[in-house]
Amino acid sequence: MASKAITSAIQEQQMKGAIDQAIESSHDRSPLQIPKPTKSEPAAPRRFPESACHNATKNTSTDIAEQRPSHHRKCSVDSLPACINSMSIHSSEPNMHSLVENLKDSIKKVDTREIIQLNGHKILEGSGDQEKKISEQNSVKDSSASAKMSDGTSSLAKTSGSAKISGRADLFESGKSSMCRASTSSDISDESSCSSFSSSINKPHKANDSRWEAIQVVRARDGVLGLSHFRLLRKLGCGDIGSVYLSELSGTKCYFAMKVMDKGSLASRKKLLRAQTEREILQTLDHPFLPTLYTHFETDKFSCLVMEFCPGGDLHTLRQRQPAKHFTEQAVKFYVAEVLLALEYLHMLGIIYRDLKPENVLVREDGHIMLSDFDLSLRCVVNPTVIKSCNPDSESLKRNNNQVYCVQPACIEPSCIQPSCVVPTTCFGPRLFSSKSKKDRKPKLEIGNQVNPLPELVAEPTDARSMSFVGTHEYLAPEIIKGEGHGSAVDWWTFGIFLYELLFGKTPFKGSGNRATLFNVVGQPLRFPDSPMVSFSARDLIRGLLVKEPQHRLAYKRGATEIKQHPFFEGVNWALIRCATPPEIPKLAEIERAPGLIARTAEKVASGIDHKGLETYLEFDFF
Ligand SMILES: Nc1ncnc2c1ncn2[C@@H]1O[C@H](COP(=O)(O)OP(=O)(O)OP(=O)(O)O)[C@@H](O)[C@H]1O
Repeated sequence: MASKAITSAIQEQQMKGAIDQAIESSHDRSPLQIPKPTKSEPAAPRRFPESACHNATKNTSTDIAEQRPSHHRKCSVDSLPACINSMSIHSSEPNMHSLVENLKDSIKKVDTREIIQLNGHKILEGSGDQEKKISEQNSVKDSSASAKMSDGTSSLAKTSGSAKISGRADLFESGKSSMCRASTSSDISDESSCSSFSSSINKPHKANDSRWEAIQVVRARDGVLGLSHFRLLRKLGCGDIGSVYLSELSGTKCYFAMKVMDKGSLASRKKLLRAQTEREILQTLDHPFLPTLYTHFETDKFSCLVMEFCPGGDLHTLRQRQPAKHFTEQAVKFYVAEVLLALEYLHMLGIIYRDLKPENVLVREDGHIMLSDFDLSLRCVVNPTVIKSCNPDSESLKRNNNQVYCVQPACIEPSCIQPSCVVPTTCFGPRLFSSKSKKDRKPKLEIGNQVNPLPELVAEPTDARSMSFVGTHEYLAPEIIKGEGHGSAVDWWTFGIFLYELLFGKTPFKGSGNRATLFNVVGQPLRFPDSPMVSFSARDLIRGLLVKEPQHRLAYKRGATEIKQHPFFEGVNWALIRCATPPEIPKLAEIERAPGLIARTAEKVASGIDHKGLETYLEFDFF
């Protein structure tokens, strides 16, 4: 008891400096914004200015059962990042070689202009007063491999000055042009002119996508896509850096979610880099549970991202509609399994998501999920490594266990996905959750992957380190709050909170205010409510994930693979989960709902292809 009290007193003391100045946001789910540390104050608790959190516009979506405006507030601070991965291919399997190469290609597309290396230091140059030179002594000591990363919150670097650009960064010069950034004089910078983004060839999940084809038809006809090609039907919501509209590619009945960001507003609020980070990450993604960015273009005033529209709303809203405001365990299993695959893929690309919460998990037309919102993500470069681990006891796995993570590329390999295009989801429904009785089940090692044992891939940014104070209070990992530096394990902590919230209808450490919440996250033990009744395996998984010390947390060593093998997911067919029957499929009426004022306004403007008029409308809409 005494030692517990002492520990708690020490903890409290350590936290005081940090939390005393943490933002007491008026909204409980507000992401935080804390100044990044300077070189002279590397990992000490930081001082958090009260004014640091930006009040963003509230969601205007009409179908939100219980408004949580806080999730539309996004605050973040630049970080101290470092990412080291010493990876190589251990497998002789040609398929896996090419998979790894594909992944590496994808990784290259993450623009690393921002990454400058200088004698073991990485310099992330942000905008204005946020420029920092950051030491990464702690993280480089274990590895000789070069690794480059950027924090989503301070991603743009200058390529001049005294710093050297790493050799690898040269590779990104081509990527730079492939980003196809709008010239300031041009009105529109459609991706159609970008080789890396001009077809679905690099994005196999876009094959057979009618929206993609519709866009290509317009491109072939008009050259480039712009605002005038779209009818804005209604506002779906508002984030910190822009508003999202349901829009139709005129005359095609193809619907998209268009995120419109006011460039002037982004610049004045120093959010240009966040917007750029989000766009660059979106351009890189090609995964069934992550957004497809169909195109982006710019006008004088606006930067527009055209993404897949999710008519099912977000999981927070959907949870509010459930009896007792929580999902059934079966439904939770489905949603968190899909989120897990999305996180696994992101980690393979060297992207630490950092903002998992139900509000950011959208429900697509087919009831499957789509993880959205990447402007707080942290990017680094990883080199995925196949370790050929059909046999989990393999020597190579043992050898690499301490340095790398293993992930199964279940949803990455296109061949794993293809059947869904031709087979109705219900055909695979029963295979998602095994119906076998306990005694029929095979021993654990054999059911780890029921389809065929898949080779395991090493691709976890284990050594990435950031000092950013980003996230949402209730979802913040203890190491973020304590300012100890954090890596990919924060995504596994938030995964635990997410699982808890979906099951119990609330988060585990929520206090009376944000300050209390932060103290609880760091100092309070995990407790489960008496009701609803939740299985032992679910609680066990949560316990494993919500371990305060990241190095003892489940998935710290081997990433998503560790979580997939937990009994909670027993029977989940990871390779075919995309073909499973979702708990709920959104009604089509969502799309066809009376469009309202925006539709009329936009139609009036768009009917004359009055591009300037549409801009005027958006301008009016913004302020
Ligand atoms: N693809 C989409 N389909 C349907 N609705 C979407 C889509 N993307 C965003 N939305 C809606 O628009 C809202 C605003 O999204 P947006 O990503 O701009 O803000 P956010 O999630 O609050 O994050 P941020 O503040 O970082 O911008 C979301 O809360 C969601 O309701």
